[in-house]
Amino acid sequence: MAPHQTPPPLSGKRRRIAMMTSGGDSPGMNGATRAVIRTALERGCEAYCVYEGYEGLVQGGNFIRKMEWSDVRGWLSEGGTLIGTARCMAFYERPGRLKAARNMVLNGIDALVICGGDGSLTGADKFRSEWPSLLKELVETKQLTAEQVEPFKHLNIVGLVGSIDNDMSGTDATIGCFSALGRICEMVDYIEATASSHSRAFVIEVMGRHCGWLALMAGVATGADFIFIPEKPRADRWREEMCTIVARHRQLGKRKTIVIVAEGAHDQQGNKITPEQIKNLLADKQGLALDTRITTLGHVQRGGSACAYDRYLATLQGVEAVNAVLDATPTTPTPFIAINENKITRKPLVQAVEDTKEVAKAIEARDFDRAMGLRDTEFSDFYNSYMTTTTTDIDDSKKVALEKRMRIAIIHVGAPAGGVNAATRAAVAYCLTRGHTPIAIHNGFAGFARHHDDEPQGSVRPFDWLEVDGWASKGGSEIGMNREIPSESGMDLIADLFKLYKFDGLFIIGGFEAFHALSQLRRAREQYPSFRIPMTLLPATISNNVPGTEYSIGSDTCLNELVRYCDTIKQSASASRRRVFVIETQGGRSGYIATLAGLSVGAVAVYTPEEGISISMLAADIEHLKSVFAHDSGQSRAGRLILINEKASKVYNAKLIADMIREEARDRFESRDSIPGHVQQGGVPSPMDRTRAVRLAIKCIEHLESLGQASEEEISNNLMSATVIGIRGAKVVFSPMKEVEENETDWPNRRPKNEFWTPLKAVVDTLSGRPNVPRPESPAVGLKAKDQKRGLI
Ligand SMILES: Nc1ncnc2c1ncn2[C@@H]1O[C@H](COP(=O)(O)OP(=O)(O)OP(=O)(O)O)[C@@H](O)[C@H]1O
Ligand SMILES: O=P(O)(O)OC[C@H]1O[C@](O)(CO)[C@@H](O)[C@@H]1O
Ligand SMILES: [Mg+2]
Repeated sequence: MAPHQTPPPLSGKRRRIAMMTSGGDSPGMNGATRAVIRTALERGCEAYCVYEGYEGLVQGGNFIRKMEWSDVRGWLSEGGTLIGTARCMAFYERPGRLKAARNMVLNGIDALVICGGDGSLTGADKFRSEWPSLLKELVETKQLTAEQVEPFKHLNIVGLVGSIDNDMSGTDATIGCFSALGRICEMVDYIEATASSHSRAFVIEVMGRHCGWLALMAGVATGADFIFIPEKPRADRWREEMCTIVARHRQLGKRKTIVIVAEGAHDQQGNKITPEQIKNLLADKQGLALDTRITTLGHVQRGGSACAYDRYLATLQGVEAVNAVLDATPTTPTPFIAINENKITRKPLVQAVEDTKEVAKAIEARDFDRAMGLRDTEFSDFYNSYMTTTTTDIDDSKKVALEKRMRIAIIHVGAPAGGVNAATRAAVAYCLTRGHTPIAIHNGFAGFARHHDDEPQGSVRPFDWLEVDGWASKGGSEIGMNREIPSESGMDLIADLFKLYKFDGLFIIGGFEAFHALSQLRRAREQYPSFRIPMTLLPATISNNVPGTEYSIGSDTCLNELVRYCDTIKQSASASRRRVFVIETQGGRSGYIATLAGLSVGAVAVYTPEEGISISMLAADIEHLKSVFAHDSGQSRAGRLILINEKASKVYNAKLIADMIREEARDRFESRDSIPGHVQQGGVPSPMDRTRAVRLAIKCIEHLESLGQASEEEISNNLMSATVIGIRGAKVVFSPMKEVEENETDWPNRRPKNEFWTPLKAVVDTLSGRPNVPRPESPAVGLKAKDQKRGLI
């Protein structure tokens, strides 16, 4: 008999929420489980886990277990799913679902959060639609009584999309897909080195069943020569098409050829395209005659611990799933939790399941345009971005008329951030495809002002595509960047140089200084006609503090570096058992990376410049740590981390706080400080930064192009002629600099006035069990000298 055979009456009883993972495991599922369990407990519910997916639900008994707060400690950094998963044949059939329904009632589970892929959520939807009839049958067949089922009349299910495939309609990302993409890109980056050395071709097969997201995004992120995805099978002439593109790339001087093929790839007739076929074609002695190898990545793609994004996505969606359970009324449609761009939303599960099925049907019916259309807008955007960057210089029909061709200057301003080179590569590719001339300004405004006419090589020169083509995965800034802004270089000189080099458009990539630079150029238009050209900024900084966007490229790479660093430190803290680490993060006067890293590693507290630090806050946190260690006699392996942003306080820094903790701990536990420093700028950029860089950069150049024919006067009068591109909520938007500068910028603190992530701080606190500590009365404003010098305050 199962341990919880008597169903508790609902009235006056605590809600019982159960969490389950199903289908292929995916990195981040443990983060979702941790968030669901802890949020449920925090909201006064009882928390359960169903082990081994639907199999556990069908079998019941010990597969359904009560969970406590400490049961999920340390789970954020674990790969796979610790509560097990399965592909369950029984659940496909009604008798299996009948058993599952009986077990739910017998265990008193009144809400179920299911984390799985399209299959699992299709199963969940079926279960939901059958629920009344399942209960009826259980009563009719006397497996349960009418009284027993009465409190469970409304099945409360919430879906969380967890799968590496990213195969569910209605959400941009599934929990796990970016971790798997990270693994793929890492492997492709490795393969590229050996491919280049031997001048070989590699055909790399990636997972993704019926969905080409992984293959497409890997193509975008690595700059692969050719990809095959199920949603957009190549034309019948795919053999010729591939050979033309590969041959062209080889002619340009490329020493490596990378072809990425999704496991579900097929041609337009539905015939499977295999890695062997592709290899044979590339190796054909009568054709390209390339020395070719096949690499099938396999399950390495699903393994390992989750990337930062999957951890905080899983966490925030887990919290939202419990909120959705508790908000549900008998008439609420069964939801699943989605993310669109940067916004977490509840959406009807039925619709998403329908749309997902439609994609499969469209592919089967060979209606590929429809299949592409049914995937999210991001998907086709990425497909177009990919095509733009791989067919550069091949298709003359995409070029604009001669008189519309522009000289577009590209400059990097600020500190290095992951994705800056990928953005530049994409912008250059787009320019070349359209017949424009992309011009690099090396070493920012400093290089421009002082070295433009150096001999033998000045700082202003057209890009060389062969060189740029290799930048997709490169960290740092290949054209060089620094923090100098035009006023520091000399506005007259910069204006003269704009005229001298006849720029028709300016694309700036960088962080807050880049934002400041663009603001200065825009305001100087009145005085200098050469600035009356379209200009746009792609925010790129690890600090994610650029107004006009919720996401700057580079911030994801930084978070991944921080998460890796914290995991390593946490391991040390766990091994020594009773130790707290205080880790100082970068981020300028924005607590974004500290907070998001805190969310991703389960920090016990995060100190930010926005909130500041006070003595009473520290005292309360130290008291809390004392009580945690008093109740934990070494059996828990999880180390404790506190994250502090470098500018959270002028007085309390990581070392001082660690010393204070050590002093107060009176040898009952220890503490250390640790500063990752510039490691946070990242080595190899993350796939999210690389792919978003590509997509956003292309949009930026399209935007400049759309204003290419405008007169000086029109430019001066058009607010959209100086813009910042950004992700805001569920949308990618260009915002007029004038408005962002004037209304949305906290200039003295070099960050947006309203930071979208502010509420997430409370989630870090809740999930780590931090008590309600006293908050500082007003945050410190920080060092002002530099801003005063720059005339900001
Ligand atoms: N149409 C369905 N009806 C009932 N149950 C289903 C259905 N589809 C899937 N399931 C259940 O969900 C389980 C997982 O489904 P599936 O193997 O398709 O993986 P998934 O959830 O799509 O995850 P992934 O694709 O990431 O591996 C199945 O083994 C089955 O128990
Ligand atoms: O792990 P299994 O059961 O072999 O399944 C492999 C499949 O699972 C996934 O990893 C996730 O659905 C697919 O990409 C792949 O086709
Ligand atoms: Mg699936």
